[in-house]
Amino acid sequence: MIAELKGVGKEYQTGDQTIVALQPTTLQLNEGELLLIIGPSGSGKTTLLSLLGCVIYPSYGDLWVDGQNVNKLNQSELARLRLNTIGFVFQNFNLLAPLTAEENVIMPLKLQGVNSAEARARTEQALKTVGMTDRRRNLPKQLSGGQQQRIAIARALVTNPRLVLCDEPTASLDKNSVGIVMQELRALADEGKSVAVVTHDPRLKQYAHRIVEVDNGVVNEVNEFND
Ligand SMILES: Nc1ncnc2c1ncn2[C@@H]1O[C@H](COP(=O)(O)OP(=O)(O)OP(=O)(O)O)[C@@H](O)[C@H]1O
Repeated sequence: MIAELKGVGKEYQTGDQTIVALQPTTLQLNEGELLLIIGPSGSGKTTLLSLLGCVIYPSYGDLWVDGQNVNKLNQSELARLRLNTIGFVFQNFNLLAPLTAEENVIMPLKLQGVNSAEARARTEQALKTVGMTDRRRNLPKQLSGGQQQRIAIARALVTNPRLVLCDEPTASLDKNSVGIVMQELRALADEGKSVAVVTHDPRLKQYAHRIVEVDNGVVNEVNEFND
């Protein structure tokens, strides 16, 4: 198991209002599975993903990621946990525009202080995994949306994270690229990583090992894969 929520809830205070973003939730995320997180807008999907990503603290309950009790970590310990354990993939790729594809991919290894020969070898391998070796010297703007997302996946992978978290990774892609990107994410899960994907798109269900639906802050396992 890579992550576990035990009665975890999240509330936000805005002025005198309390917004319940996530009701008490108990959920496990295992190695070797792609978990799809679906549900309507504002239901709490991103909140759930942000908790798994150690980006926010639970309001209550216990959250464990990679064997560590997130509740007890301070901000810099959380940052280290994110850098070493988690890869993030976003809807808008979040690549750095002035850097080439390979410079974007190598960035997390530089942050980790990995020596440059090893960093170059691992970058090469990550680019190969996503089939983008031949475009390594291109700037993001010279790549299609699908290609940029594959570079973003390579960047998420290069640190060999146990957990890969994706927020609407296919939302700005055409149909063909959706398939390519999802097959890559599925392959990562099949190789033993945990992959969690937030989406509005019911077509992604075919790539999931497991699906949970978030509705009004309540998380439920979905056993029926068809609409
Ligand atoms: N920082 C915040 N401060 C106050 N309220 C917040 C904050 N972040 C999220 N919320 C509220 O928590 C609820 C859940 O939001 P969340 O972003 O998790 O939903 P979502 O399912 O990801 O939505 P979408 O699909 O539209 O991205 C919403 O009512 C939202 O307005």
